[in-house]
Amino acid sequence: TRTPAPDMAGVVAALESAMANGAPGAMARYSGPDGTRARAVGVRDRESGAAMDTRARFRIGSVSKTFSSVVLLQLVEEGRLKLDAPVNRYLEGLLPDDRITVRHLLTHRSGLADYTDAMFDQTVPGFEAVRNRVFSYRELLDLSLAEPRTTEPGAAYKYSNANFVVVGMLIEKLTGRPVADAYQRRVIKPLGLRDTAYVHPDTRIKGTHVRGYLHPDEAGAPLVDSTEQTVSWAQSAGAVISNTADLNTFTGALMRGRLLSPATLEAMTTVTPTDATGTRFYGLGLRRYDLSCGTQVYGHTGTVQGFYTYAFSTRDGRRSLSALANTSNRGSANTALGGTLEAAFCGKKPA
Ligand SMILES: CC1(C)S[C@@H]2[C@H](NC(=O)CCCC[C@H](NC(=O)C[NH3+])C(=O)[O-])C(=O)N2[C@H]1C(=O)[O-]
Repeated sequence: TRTPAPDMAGVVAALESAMANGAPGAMARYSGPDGTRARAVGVRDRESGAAMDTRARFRIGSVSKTFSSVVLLQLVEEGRLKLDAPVNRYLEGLLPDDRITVRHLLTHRSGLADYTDAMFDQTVPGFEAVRNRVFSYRELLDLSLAEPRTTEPGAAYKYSNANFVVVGMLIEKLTGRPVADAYQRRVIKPLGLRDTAYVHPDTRIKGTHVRGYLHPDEAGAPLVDSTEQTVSWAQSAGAVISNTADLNTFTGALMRGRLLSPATLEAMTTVTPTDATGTRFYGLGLRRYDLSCGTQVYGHTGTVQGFYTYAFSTRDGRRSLSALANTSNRGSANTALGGTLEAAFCGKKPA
């Protein structure tokens, strides 16, 4: 079937809608068979007024989960662990239920509670309380285990950051090295992602970057500059920094089979529904969105204080889109930003 050209006017309209809904700025980059197109609106820094810059780095939040999933799946390929084995076989006595498997972590079906619900119940106070804190994986897992489990192992999809904290613990146990080394050696270096790094606990974003702005819960309250933080509350669940070009390289290379074997990639892209819409799915550390034109795109979304991200590619890896709005705690801006996917992958709507 003919590949529709991206509707870049539609992409810009989605970026402008994200601004109209509270983002100081937004940007998107489409990479396809006929080249790359990048667009930016608004500012990356409200203080200096510096314009949003399509080369600038930013926090990608849970798009980091796909990086972590790739590393763990490479370890599965190397025979270091089995997807359907209990986590406790590799991290003895860690979890209170031997039935929780490695696959349950990657598919958010473990039942481990998400400690960030309580941590960020009050958005700005919760953020200020942790923005300079450094947590151990163990401390984060204990926060999760202090709450009731949300489901019997494997029984239902229930998104939880705790799952990818345990994924980080597995990576460090099996490789004997910090997760940063695994991302560098297994993903960043092989793909030449020069603007991508796992940064923890340093709070700075090095080089030209986007500043992030958090909406407080109180209507009309001024934006909070949330750019500098340790992201220690997330780590292997959310502490990667990247830019739109590297994200498109990453999702495109992943779907082209440059990081995982065809069989493993098939397992990773085998999905189950995450809601009742019939258009949103989750595989192994990977989302699938089914767009209105029938195109299915694979990748992940990210929400970290001050940064909304989308990073998706077609299953053949030939077309990728990444998008960023430098705000958060404002669902309407996130939904607006998501409009870049339809515009980029489905092209101009028929008149
Ligand atoms: C499933 C999600 C949306 S949440 C999960 C992870 N981000 C977090 O867990 C942070 C949640 C608090 C963020 C904060 N919100 C509040 O504090 C609300 N009180 C804000 O908007 O900045 C990520 O990233 N994932 C997104 C994903 O996977 O798309």
